[in-house]
Amino acid sequence: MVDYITRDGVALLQVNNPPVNALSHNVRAEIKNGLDEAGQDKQIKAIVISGKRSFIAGADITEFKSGSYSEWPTIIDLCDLIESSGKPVVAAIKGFALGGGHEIAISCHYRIAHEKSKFGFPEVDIGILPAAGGTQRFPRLVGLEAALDLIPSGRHIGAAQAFKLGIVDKVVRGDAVEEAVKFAKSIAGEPLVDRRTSQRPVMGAENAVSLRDAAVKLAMKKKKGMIAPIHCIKAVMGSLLPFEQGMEIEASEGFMLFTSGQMGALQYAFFAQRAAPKWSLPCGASFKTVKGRPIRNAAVIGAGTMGTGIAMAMLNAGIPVTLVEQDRKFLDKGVSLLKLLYAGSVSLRKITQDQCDAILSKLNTAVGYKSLTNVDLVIEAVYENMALKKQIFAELDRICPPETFLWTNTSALDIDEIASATRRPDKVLGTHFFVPAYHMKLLENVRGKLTSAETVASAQMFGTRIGKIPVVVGNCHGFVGNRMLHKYAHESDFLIEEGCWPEDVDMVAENFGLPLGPFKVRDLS
Ligand SMILES: C/C=C(\C)C(=O)SCCNC(=O)CCNC(=O)[C@H](O)C(C)(C)COP(=O)(O)OP(=O)(O)OC[C@H]1O[C@@H](n2cnc3c(N)ncnc32)[C@H](O)[C@@H]1OP(=O)(O)O
Repeated sequence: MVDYITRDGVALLQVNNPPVNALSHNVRAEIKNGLDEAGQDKQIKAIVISGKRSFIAGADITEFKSGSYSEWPTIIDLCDLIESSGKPVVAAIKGFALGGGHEIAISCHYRIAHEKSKFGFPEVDIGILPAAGGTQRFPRLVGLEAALDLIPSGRHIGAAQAFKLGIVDKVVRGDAVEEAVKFAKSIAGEPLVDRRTSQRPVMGAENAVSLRDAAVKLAMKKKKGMIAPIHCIKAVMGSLLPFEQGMEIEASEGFMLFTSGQMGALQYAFFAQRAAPKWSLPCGASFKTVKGRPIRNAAVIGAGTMGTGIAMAMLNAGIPVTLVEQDRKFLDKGVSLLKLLYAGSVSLRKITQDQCDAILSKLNTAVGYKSLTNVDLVIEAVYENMALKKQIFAELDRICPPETFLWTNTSALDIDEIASATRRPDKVLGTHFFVPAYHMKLLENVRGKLTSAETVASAQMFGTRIGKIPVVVGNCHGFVGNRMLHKYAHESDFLIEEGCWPEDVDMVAENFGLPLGPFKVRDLS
């Protein structure tokens, strides 16, 4: 789990715990053993900590439930051991240094990072805080303002920004481990006193109150309904006290989160999101046995809200799309909407004008279906009318090559009945996107009675490629998402009957953490 390699007076501790080098109990124990061995060996003058493929993605999240997260040596113990080492410890970072991995890195005396490496404290998104001294060491390294930005937001940053903020000492293009070993040799024997992060003062302390108030305001806007960001901010503010007292504040703020229902729910969601794309069918086929066909180009039928949203999701992933309508007027309206949305992204600086132009160069338009003779996939996204959908599918079946997938965006209609209008029911599947389709992560891939495993595999692969969390569901009225939403919508309607205003209901739902209240969602549909 941790390889111990010696190189010309340098001990290299290389973490090898796939898939992400999480700091499971065994890994922590072996890092500690390595540090002890290197400390005792008179030949060793410096230590490098690295990861085999990537650095370290943090604590092993499964251990929060099992309890072994707090077994000795904890990540706190390791950070203290590293920082207090009499021999210099250098972190060689490639890939991810996240959460506890980031905390280990900032406890080292020096950090050498590959230019593509990523840094962050994603704990907030799993309902906790960087509880291994991260809320205390990080502000001492980068200042209060940057710590109050990065810890409550959970945002990842790249190596260039990490260098600017003072997180890393050197960014390299080549092998970060080789560079770190070379560097470690060069600084062996130098004094370490100003390299111990916990001993530094916090920059920006004079503006503490205004920085804290701004951070709280931003967290309440960006992470509505979440309790962790506020506890993160309180813990970071504790860094203005002496280190040991700050650590106590971190522990007490952390305790409230570690015992909260939100932590359990967010960590459940973390693993559920990763489990969802892994499908299996009653016949035994699964993501392990059946490969999907990649989608090289696609067409979307219908240029309304759903059709344009789906087209955008594909264009954003670099898939060339033909947007199809029966009437030039509707097509032009859809294209204008799409261009307006991209112009909005440019003005919000989410993409550059050049990126916008490159994306839009992959958009084609057509009136009628005649040109669809060379597409891998058609997604029909007209309004919910069975007769119309069947008519469209019969026509597509005549025009498109036999291997073209024909998928329907529907929130409730019977996939088998739609498939019956074609001679290729094995290639028909329901894709239930949620509004706005270019943004919402969930994609229900609805399997009909005759949908083939290859079609399911392709739809799941396609969903992941366009940045969705694809879930295979069965063909029944409302599938899974709308069955749940149905109850929620009913309760919202009852509240209106009882005298509440729609905006009040929306406000309560949004304060709870939903991005949009139920009535705003309906306004969009
Ligand atoms: C106190 C708290 C402290 C000190 C902490 O450190 S809390 C943990 C902080 N770190 C994180 O929250 C990182 C979580 N992981 C990720 O963000 C991503 O996995 C990644 C960016 C590191 C890599 O992304 P990607 O390549 O897309 O891979 P997956 O997300 O699909 O993950 C692959 C499998 O690894 C499992 N995983 C990931 N991180 C952890 C973890 N920290 N602990 C345990 N397991 C982890 C993930 O569930 C996937 O498992 P499978 O689905 O393949 O079984």
